[in-house]
Amino acid sequence: MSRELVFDYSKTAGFIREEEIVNMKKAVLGAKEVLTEKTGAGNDFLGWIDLPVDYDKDEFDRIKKAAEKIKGDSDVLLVIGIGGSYLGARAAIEFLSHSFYNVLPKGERKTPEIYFVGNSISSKYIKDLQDVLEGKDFSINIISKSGTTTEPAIAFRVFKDMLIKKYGREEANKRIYATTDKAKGALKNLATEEGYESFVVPDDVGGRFSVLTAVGLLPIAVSGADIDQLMEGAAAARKTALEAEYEKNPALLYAAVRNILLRKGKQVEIVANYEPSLHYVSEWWKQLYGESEGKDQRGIFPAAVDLTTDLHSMGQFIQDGARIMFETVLSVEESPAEIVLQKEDVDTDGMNYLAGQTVDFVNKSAMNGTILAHTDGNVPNLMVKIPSQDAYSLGQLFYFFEFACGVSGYLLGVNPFNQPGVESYKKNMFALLGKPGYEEAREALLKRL
Ligand SMILES: O=P(O)(O)OC[C@H]1O[C@](O)(CO)[C@@H](O)[C@@H]1O
Repeated sequence: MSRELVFDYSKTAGFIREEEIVNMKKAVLGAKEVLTEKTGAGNDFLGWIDLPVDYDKDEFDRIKKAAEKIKGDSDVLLVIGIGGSYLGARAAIEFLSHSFYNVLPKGERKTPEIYFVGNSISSKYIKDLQDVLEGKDFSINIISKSGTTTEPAIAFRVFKDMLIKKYGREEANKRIYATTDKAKGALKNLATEEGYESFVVPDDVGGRFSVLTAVGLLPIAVSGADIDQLMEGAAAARKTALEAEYEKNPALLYAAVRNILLRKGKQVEIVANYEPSLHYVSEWWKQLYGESEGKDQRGIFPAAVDLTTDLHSMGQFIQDGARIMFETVLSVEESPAEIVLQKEDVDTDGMNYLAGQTVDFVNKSAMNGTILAHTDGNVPNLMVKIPSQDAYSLGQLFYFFEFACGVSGYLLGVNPFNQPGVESYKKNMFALLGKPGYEEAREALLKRL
């Protein structure tokens, strides 16, 4: 079986004519050139393009060593970050690891449980996590490119305090790993003062494009996943994205098709997975496309569903509601597990007709049936075929989506690499929290509340 990721848009027939794909070629190749020649808006944030082949090998080795230390001295790793500072790692870990922490698959070495915090400001969540840590050895990976984001900073205060109380300052500092800017910012300063082991978020890589830097790689390595394979998969996808001709280039075709559909009024893209372990891949994708394209009153709204679960909740809308969406299915071609259904003596539930079939056969039949139902319901369907649930395939998937996102953003006419809209809520929050310098804004806001 081929190890290459496949993009299949054959189920858009009836919505898009092949001629329209051909007509987009010039614009797509133009957008690709703007991206790769670094001549467009946001061109100081394109370090991710060459990351899979041009990364800091010394730091890569340090990441592996730090991961081994954490595996050796910690039952739990807390990963503190928000947005691009946690979604990639969480997507990878859920995609690649066992679904549950309380079992150890045969022959596998126990790796630390990994919990994400700092991605909300929930007292209950923090308290519950403190309960989980009771009596356990733990380490912290605090990840913030800016070093000033409120949510992770709050969580870091709480859990750093817990770490210091448990181990004393000196040992606690050896259990804190800071992933941040190489030279500036509050977190970098603290790391230098306290002597935390530090890893770098490169200046030219924005948060949502940072999964293949230390941001993603350290937690992923701690989970036991193979980060060499991840990088190799990404390097393969990079080669295809840069070198394959338009007609055979998954990233370019995906960028073309979604922009054609947008111009036909399809303003929502729903990414659909059929594996619970892909839930956070969809979340990562949502940030990538939402922050990159949703600006200047433009963009495709990125949504996601977990199927078949959500067919029993959102299925009605997708099939029959306002015709504003297209669907992009993430399909894992080869399931890593095989469960065969058994025949029962008394066929009370009427399921004996499936005896001898695998659960994956049922899943794939549901997927194929749903795709046809949705296309019958005027929802164009795109498919990203992921060869298998391993690090190599995931590396390809990450890079494919990142490259397509850059091209798609330029096709749309926006700067795909900034996120000015995110600042608005921060300003209001700072004002309401009473942060110095925000007094005037605070007065104005209080009147409106
Ligand atoms: O790594 P940082 O600087 O804490 O930022 C985290 C996230 O917050 C954002 O800047 C939005 O506020 C995202 O773009 C980013 O991924």
